Amino acid sequence: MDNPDPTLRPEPLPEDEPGRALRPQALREFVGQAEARANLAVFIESARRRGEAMDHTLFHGPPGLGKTTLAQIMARELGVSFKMTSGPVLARAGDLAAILTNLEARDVLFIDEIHRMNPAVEEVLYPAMEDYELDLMIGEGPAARTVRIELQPFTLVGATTRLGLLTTPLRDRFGIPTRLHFYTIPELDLIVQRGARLMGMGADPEGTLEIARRARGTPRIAGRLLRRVADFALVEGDGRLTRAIADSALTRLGVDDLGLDGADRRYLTLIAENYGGGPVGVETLSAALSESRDAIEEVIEPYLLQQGLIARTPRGRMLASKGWRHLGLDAPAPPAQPGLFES
Ligand SMILES: Nc1ncnc2c1ncn2[C@@H]1O[C@H](COP(=O)(O)OP(=O)(O)OP(=O)(O)O)[C@@H](O)[C@H]1O
Ligand SMILES: [Mg+2]
Repeated sequence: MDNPDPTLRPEPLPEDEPGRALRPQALREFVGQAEARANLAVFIESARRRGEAMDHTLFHGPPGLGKTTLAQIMARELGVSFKMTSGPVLARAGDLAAILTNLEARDVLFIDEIHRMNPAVEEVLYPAMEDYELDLMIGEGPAARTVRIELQPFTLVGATTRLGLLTTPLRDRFGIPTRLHFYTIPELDLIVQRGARLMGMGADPEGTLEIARRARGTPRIAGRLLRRVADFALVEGDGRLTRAIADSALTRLGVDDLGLDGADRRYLTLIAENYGGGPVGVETLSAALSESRDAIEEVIEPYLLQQGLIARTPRGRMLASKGWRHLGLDAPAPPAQPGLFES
């Protein structure tokens, strides 16, 4: 099985760090997600005027759409400190208790991958979120007792790629649930233009548009493709981002006209060629592609669904007619249904 180029996947890579300068620092620099942005602006301003901690906020949506970025912006605009951890890192209740007791009034605590928190840790979070209180067990056996500790009022910001995996009690404790959507091409174009400007690179409008069109609706991918195209522009062109350079670089990187990469195309081809277009279960696809079920559901499928290339049915995944067309194949004729129109 060929190894997909990690550049093209929406998950974070170490090399994204140099691109940190590209991360928007303020709400007004943040392009796209207009609805979420407008609401957050109101909630931030209101919390500032009241001098209170902002309500707990949950960001959910596919990787690379700006969940972490928005959490950092919230802290900055609220004028408070930003503390960051993640679900899998918090192994024991004590780990979370230590973080919570160190928060100052109105701080933002960001928990990434909050759906992967251990249930014992999650229990600690409930009273902390609701009443800013911590119930700690001291000692063991008959001598064990609970001590209640008052916490400073704080804002929990959770991020998850899998809303469905959050327990209901946890989900219900977020006053501001916010869903992030894939970006439109004009929004991604603005993000690429801004990136090129920050990199000091001259760019034709057709050049930035070409990257935007093929960025899979995802700013993280747009940023990465821009850096790769910049490499080609420098070495094989005159350093300027033109449509021709963008097109040839992206094609060489295996990014097709719709922005799909090798992993996306293998997924579509498998359903078409081995399962006659489906329906086929996700476990079967996972085994055949040697991809984890999580990667398929969190990373590959959301964009293919949004583009209308596949459909999810109760019996499994099916290739939609746009999916067949994209592969350059004919959809099989629908099975004849005798008797359907007889009276
Ligand atoms: N609206 C935006 N404008 C410009 N750049 C953006 C925007 N949103 C995200 N980015 C850039 O995309 C990259 C990914 O954003 P971020 O890390 O916030 O995504 P995420 O949703 O937290 O992803 P994950 O689910 O993998 O944690 C960052 O480098 C950030 O600078
Ligand atoms: Mg993140």
